[in-house]
Amino acid sequence: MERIRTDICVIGAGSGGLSVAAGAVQMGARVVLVEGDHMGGDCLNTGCVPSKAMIASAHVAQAMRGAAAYGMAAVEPTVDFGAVKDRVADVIGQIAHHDSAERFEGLGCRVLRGWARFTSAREIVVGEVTVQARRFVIATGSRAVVPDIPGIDTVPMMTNETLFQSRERPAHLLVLGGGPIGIEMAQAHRRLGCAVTVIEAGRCLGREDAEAAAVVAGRLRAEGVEIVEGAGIVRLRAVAPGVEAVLSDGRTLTGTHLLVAAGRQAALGRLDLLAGGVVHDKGGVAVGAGLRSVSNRRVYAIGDAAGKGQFTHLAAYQAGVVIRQAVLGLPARARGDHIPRVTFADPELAQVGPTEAEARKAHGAALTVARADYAGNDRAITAGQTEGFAKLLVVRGRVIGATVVGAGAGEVIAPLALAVSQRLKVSALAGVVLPYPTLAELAKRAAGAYFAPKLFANPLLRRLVGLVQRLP
Ligand SMILES: Cc1cc2nc3c(=O)[nH]c(=O)nc-3n(C[C@H](O)[C@H](O)[C@H](O)COP(=O)(O)OP(=O)(O)OC[C@H]3O[C@@H](n4cnc5c(N)ncnc54)[C@H](O)[C@@H]3O)c2cc1C
Ligand SMILES: NC(=O)c1ccc[n+]([C@@H]2O[C@H](COP(=O)([O-])OP(=O)(O)OC[C@H]3O[C@@H](n4cnc5c(N)ncnc54)[C@H](O)[C@@H]3O)[C@@H](O)[C@H]2O)c1
Repeated sequence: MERIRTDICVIGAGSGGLSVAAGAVQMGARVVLVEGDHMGGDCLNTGCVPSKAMIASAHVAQAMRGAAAYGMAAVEPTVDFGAVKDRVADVIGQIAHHDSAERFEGLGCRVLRGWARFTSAREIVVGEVTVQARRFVIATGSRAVVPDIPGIDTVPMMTNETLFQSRERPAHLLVLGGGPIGIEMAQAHRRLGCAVTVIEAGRCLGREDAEAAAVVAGRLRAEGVEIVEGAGIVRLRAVAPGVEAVLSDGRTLTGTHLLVAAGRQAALGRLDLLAGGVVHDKGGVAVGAGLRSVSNRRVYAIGDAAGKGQFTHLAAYQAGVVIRQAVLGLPARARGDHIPRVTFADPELAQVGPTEAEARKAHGAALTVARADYAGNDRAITAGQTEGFAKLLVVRGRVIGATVVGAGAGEVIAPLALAVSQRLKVSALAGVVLPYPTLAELAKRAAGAYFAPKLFANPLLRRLVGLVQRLP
């Protein structure tokens, strides 16, 4: 049995763990990085990267169908589903070196391949190696929740862990869950020639601004995705040609394949957290504001395992918070109010800070909503993408949140995320000079809309202007 003593031991080489390891080792700490499966974690192998690669293929297919609006003959694409999946694998391959064991060993980390488990509050075991560390960082990510529906183990079922490997085109995909995974994958499959039905117990994209979510759901429906809301699947049965789903409202649906996208749970099962004295619940490791375990001060948790949200950029942000404390010995607290998120459907839906409904609850009459529509943005008009809006949430002259739904919303949200994170005044956004014609001007236009009533219907200002104009 080999014994290693180190400064920082990072468990999980995904978005969060890799960020901690790279930062800590380059600042001079001794780092051990442990990974039981593929380097790169969910994001690279079974999450963000393959899903966005598939969405890119779906986008091309849809552009071909819509070509007539741009002066070309519309074409119904012949989709080679296997080739689409080959491209997905190729895209993963192009990024994989960045997350590879070789790269991290080159940076100076000791990389252990195997599953880590705690044997005491200060020690883990990985295969034949024992690691004692001054600090541990749990970055083990999450797994798809498979709901306990009678019959689910008898039907051909996929999760994000199997979806991207399958080269067979589902003739009719049933999608269980209308969250970001369900909606992104439903649209991509529809555009790539599958019949698709989404079954959502609540409302699609239920965490998002209702008006914005309705724009996305409307587009999916217009493209032929069937969306059933307010009804869950209560029973499943294997039938020819695949799956029969009985819904809570009594309806029966059939499809050839089932994708389960019903939420995720922290992947803590292999860690023996009891032995490590690390308290956790269903959401993840119980941590304080500094992401430190409430029960074992040697341990931090970040990313999906920490249960504060499930985004790659959140995991990377949290990595910085841990590095400050565990590597530099400085105090740090993780904020949660400035983390943006994007659902990469077409149109995209981007959010930072609270939604309008959440802000209204928290701030009541102090909240002002200013908006700008894509239909009034010259770049959107030239591109023929005029559906959507940007909504700015302002309290006492400062931007506290924003929603953007429309083409490129994930890019348009960038200056708004800066405004929220820096607690900028609306005037800073209204005053910035942006290149014309860009979609980003929507953010500035919404900020301008906040001032418009104050400037253009202001009797005092009109009197002042009148006086100035009488000056010689
Ligand atoms: C289909 C899909 C699409 C997504 N799209 C986006 C997106 O567009 N944008 C976005 O921001 N987020 C997206 N996400 C979410 C994003 O992938 C996760 O939030 C992110 O990967 C979390 O990073 P992490 O470091 O917490 O975990 P992961 O990246 O999952 O890494 C955890 C690693 O820990 C390893 N591990 C687990 N237990 C052990 C153990 N005991 N010992 C050793 N190793 C262990 C795992 O094998 C894994 O490699 C998507 C997720 C899915 C499923
Ligand atoms: N673009 C992105 O950033 C992106 C993309 C994909 C995933 N993610 C991350 O991964 C997380 C997980 O995504 P997700 O879509 O799996 O989960 P989710 O929790 O966001 O959505 C799951 C949906 O499934 C529904 N549901 C659950 N059980 C059901 C049942 N039995 N019948 C019908 N509906 C049911 C829920 O009501 C919910 O709306 C996201 O919340 C997000 O943080 C991010």
